[in-house]
Amino acid sequence: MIPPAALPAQLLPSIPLLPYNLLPIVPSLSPDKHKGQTGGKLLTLGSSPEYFGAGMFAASAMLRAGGDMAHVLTLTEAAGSAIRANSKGELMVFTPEACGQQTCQDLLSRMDGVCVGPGLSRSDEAHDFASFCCDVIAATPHITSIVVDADGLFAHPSQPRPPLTCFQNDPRAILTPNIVEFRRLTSRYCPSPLDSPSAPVPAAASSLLSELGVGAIVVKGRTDHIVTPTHHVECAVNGGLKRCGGLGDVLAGVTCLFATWLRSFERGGGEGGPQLHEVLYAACAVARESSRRAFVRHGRSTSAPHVVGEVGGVCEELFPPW
Ligand SMILES: NC(=O)C1=CN([C@@H]2O[C@H](COP(=O)(O)OP(=O)(O)OC[C@H]3O[C@@H](n4cnc5c(N)ncnc54)[C@H](OP(=O)(O)O)[C@@H]3O)[C@@H](O)[C@H]2O)[C@@H](O)CC1
Ligand SMILES: Nc1ncnc2c1ncn2[C@@H]1O[C@H](COP(=O)(O)OP(=O)(O)OP(=O)(O)O)[C@@H](O)[C@H]1O
Repeated sequence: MIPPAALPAQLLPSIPLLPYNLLPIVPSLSPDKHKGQTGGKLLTLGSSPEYFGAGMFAASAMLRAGGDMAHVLTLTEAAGSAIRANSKGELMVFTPEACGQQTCQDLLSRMDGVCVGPGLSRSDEAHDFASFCCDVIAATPHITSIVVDADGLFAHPSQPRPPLTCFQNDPRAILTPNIVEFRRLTSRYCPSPLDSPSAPVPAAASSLLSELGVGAIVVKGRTDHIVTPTHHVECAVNGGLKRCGGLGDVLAGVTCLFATWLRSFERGGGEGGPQLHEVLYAACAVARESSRRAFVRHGRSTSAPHVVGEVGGVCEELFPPW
């Protein structure tokens, strides 16, 4: 643990962490509600034997930030078994191998929010399965938010129908690319000169947003750029100094949860709540503050599970449980 007095400015907590009021959309906790009714039913579609951790981190982050039920849907039993063995039973894990395609389809149609892509891999088999699931997701109005991240964003010209195309012109979709994924997407979908690697991120992200017709794009990096059809905001809250793998998965999970809360509030007729860009800013701020706290505690040994472990404490301070 780095003693507080020794922290350099770039590791101090950002105060306030949130310039926006998220409380109107945070579900109230009550003994009258049953499971799924407070934090929501969430699912991550992804993970593969090589990258099983990614889907697990996203799903765990959903749960730690306040979700009620977090599922992982993954193609192979090899990945599913690895997640079951490593998640202390807090995640519900489904695979078509173990439970059949129909059960997977039924499961998807009961979700409130889904995150597509962490650890999915780019194999043809994984993408075929993801495309089948994304068709179900796209056709299920009950699902209010769809985060597309990592390999869910991969759209090679040789692929006839990458998963992302299921969500074109779907305002529920929120893309969370890292800078490499973002440049790949702009070079495929944006008109030049915005497809150039040196094009400014906000302008290129706005162009990508309208080309794809999605609800928002969050471009991650030293500064996160959040772009919706009406707003562009930047989140530069201090994070940790170690860029271990899995931090983007944490952000994807928290983003999916907060966007689901916003949509549930709006569908319930709520008024005076935050706007989408403010909710996405909150997700970035929570992910970055969690990585800062993990780094202050663990320094160079910080890894993604440490960051997941901080998410609950950060959210508890922002949204007290009563
Ligand atoms: N524990 C797990 O299971 C985890 C699994 N994960 C899963 O791994 C899968 C592949 O993801 P990926 O990002 O490594 O692959 P891809 O986009 O091909 O990158 C290729 C090359 O681009 C660069 N590069 C990458 N990111 C960059 C950045 N932010 N800023 C700058 N450069 C960057 C870098 O190039 P290099 O530095 O090596 O030259 C990299 O080698 C995906 O499913 C993901 O979810 C992760 O979630 C982590 C935890
Ligand atoms: N220089 C930085 N300073 C602070 N936070 C950062 C920095 N770069 C990235 N982040 C944060 O780290 C998280 C992951 O961003 P990154 O660009 O590494 O995504 P990723 O490559 O998709 O991650 P993953 O390893 O999960 O695949 C985001 O929350 C982002 O805000």
